[in-house]
Amino acid sequence: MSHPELKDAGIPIIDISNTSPEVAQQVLHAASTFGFLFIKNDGVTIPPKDIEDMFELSRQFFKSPREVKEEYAIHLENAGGKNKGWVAMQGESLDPEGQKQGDPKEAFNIGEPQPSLQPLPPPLSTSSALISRFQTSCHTLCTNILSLLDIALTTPSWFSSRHDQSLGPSGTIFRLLYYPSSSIAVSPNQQNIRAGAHSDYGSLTLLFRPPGNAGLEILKDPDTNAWAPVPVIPYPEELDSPPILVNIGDLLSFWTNGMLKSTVHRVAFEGGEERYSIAYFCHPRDEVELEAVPSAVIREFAGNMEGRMELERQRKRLGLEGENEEGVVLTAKQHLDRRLKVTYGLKN
Ligand SMILES: O=C(O)CCC(=O)C(=O)O
Ligand SMILES: [Fe+2]
Repeated sequence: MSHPELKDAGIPIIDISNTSPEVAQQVLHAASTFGFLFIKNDGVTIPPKDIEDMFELSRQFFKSPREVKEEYAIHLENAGGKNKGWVAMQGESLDPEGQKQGDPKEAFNIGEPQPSLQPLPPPLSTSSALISRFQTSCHTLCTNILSLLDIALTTPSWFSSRHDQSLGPSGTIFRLLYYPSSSIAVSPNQQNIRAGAHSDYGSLTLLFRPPGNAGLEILKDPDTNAWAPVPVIPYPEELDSPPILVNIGDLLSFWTNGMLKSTVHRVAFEGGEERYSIAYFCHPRDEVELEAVPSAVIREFAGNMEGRMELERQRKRLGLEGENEEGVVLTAKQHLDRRLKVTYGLKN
């Protein structure tokens, strides 16, 4: 089978500073065509200086001694409990069926800052103000995007209210990622992959990568296995600062009967230098039910063949393909727990 490499994923940059119906349609179009979109950084919602400072903090943290990181290992009570804390090299598999070993990367997961930020190791602990400010900024941007989707899908406040963190806890995770240089990470039986092929579990993901930091690829065509790179700065001459990459996750795809695409992506080696990225995985509140969305736009889409096939794929990803699961409505928390079990090989 051939594995064509496309030059560029062709993901559009959208300026959402004006929340008109036209802009909402642009967001819906990109989300349902690519499953990814770039948002022009307005310089205010997520200040570029905070992005730079977060990367500097992340570099310092991952350089700290292993013993310091181990005390805050993922899922430990000391690190804030399930899905919070430090993930060691090869500590998780994003593509458990396609990979023999875990991903050659480290990560640190931070839950939402309310009612209070989880316990953090140094140097993260001395920058808690920057971290919580960054989380809040990311959440504001996610809410703005969800509100635009509400406009385009004629579902006033439906998506945005389900992500209102003032109403209860959610599985939202702010994650620092570090991929060591490939001379350390590559082993002979490992494919040149830094993060295995996967789709994101939540509603929306915001992705930050420093300029020049290549490696992210999206699956353009599952039939031919064609991957396309996602540039960090698509049209450099037109922008003051890199745009923010947004990835539609499995829940938005499920909720919209597959109209919004939760596109499979991976991180490939690309030169092999060390690599840092930061992700904000936005999830709905824990008790939100994954039920049908009252939208005529979605109902119309669900009737066509493409919609039915996409929904089938989504049910499979959510582990709902079994006969006993027909008609079962999961809560966001139940769904996330199922996905984490597979990623980390947890027993319960
Ligand atoms: O590091 C990246 O650029 C992407 C990572 C990713 O897709 C993820 O952690 O879900
Ligand atoms: Fe991802």
